[in-house]
Amino acid sequence: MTSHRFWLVVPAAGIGQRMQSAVPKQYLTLADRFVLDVTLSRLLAASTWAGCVVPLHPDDQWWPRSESAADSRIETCPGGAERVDSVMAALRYLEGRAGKDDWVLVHDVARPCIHSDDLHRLRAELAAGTTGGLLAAPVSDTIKQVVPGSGYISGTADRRQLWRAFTPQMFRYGDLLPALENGVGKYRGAITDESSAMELAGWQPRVVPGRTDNIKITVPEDLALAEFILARQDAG
Ligand SMILES: Nc1ccn([C@@H]2O[C@H](COP(=O)(O)OP(=O)(O)OP(=O)(O)O)[C@@H](O)[C@H]2O)c(=O)n1
Ligand SMILES: C[C@](O)(CO)[C@H](O)COP(=O)(O)O
Repeated sequence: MTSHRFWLVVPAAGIGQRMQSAVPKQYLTLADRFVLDVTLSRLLAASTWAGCVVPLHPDDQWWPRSESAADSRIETCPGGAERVDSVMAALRYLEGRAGKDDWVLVHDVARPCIHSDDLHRLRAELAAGTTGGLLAAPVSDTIKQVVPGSGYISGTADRRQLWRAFTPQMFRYGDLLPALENGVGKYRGAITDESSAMELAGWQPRVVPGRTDNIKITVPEDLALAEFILARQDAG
């Protein structure tokens, strides 16, 4: 049986509005390195890849100053209006190169704390099957439903069935691109990750329990937290 290859897609075409920074968050720094360089270097060092595609914002002026721009293993393509568009652009960029049964791992560039152990476990557990899945962790807070715009609670979710979805999310190339294309055609707003498109297409992705420090840098306080997490991880 031929062993299928693993491709990496790292969406990096966002503008980081919630970060309230003039600089897109992937180009803020962690210990004097771009967030983008930390994420990409950790992913590429952790495992072997058939290729790595990074969708960038068309107006990205920082990429040429990154360490990653000099890394021949990394290719870029223009991203899209939303995360899902950027991921589809990267998958289309791989058309003719990625086989339909090759695995694609999609990882947010804004998640620099990805740990190699999690990556290895995700690849090992999911490559043994066909449905794919993602790193995730059970919700540990009580989750409230709130009436939009009111601040008043309308209910409490049963958190026993709730997990936080992280990235990488790992699916077969030939399954993922059509699921995303069909998903955005019918339910664009509901496609906030690759798994949601696969679920809408009738697949039943698996969660692979992962570290809760695989945070996504989203709001200003996340940057210092990411720096702390990385320092702790590097200290062993
Ligand atoms: N059009 C977009 C929007 C987002 N992303 C990427 O998708 C990941 C997760 O998105 P998010 O955290 O929402 O990033 P932003 O869209 O930049 O943040 P915001 O929503 O605050 O603007 C990020 O790595 C981001 O760069 C992308 O490639 N293309
Ligand atoms: C893909 C993701 O990181 C999984 O939790 C999340 O859906 C991205 O959401 P964002 O609003 O695009 O950051």
